[in-house]
Amino acid sequence: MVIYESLRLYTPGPIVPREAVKDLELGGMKVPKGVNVWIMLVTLHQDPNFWGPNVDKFNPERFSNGISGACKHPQGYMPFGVGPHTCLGQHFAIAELKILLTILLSNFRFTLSPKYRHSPIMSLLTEPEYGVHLFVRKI
Ligand code: HEM
Repeated sequence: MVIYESLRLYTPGPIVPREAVKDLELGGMKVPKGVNVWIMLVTLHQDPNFWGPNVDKFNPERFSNGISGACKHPQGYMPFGVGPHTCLGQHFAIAELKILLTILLSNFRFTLSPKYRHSPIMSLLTEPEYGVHLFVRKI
């Protein structure tokens, strides 16, 4: 749930691009061949119509009944993209994150340093603008 919520609020790859290979109509809008359509995952992942009013809050519990329990739209959550080009490494990535978090949290305690400034920015990837200043204590 913590991993799902982190991928929602701080989506690592915030944009999924697609190119129209022929003239088409998308949601009533004409899209000519060759036009690039950007699916803004961050916008989907922070739409209060899909997620409810507390969309800005980091709340892993929202996934307690799975993705369909957390998000009202079936395509409202796609941190690993969608369709035939969906992320090939998604299951590996989730397994890796679970193992890493387990190792880190069973060996260290983390607290935020007063230097920490919360400022996620969106470039090619979502990044912490001023880094992540933490105090790390061995347990
Ligand atoms: C938290 C970690 C990761 C996130 C959030 C992520 C996210 C994404 C996204 C959004 C796409 C584009 C999907 C689309 O266009 O619909 C993608 C593609 C891809 N990812 Fe990942 N990814 C992650 C980790 C990994 C890992 C660990 C691997 C390999 C071991 C991997 C391999 C790939 C490959 C090969 C593609 C291209 C698939 C294609 O174009 O057919 N990813 N990923």
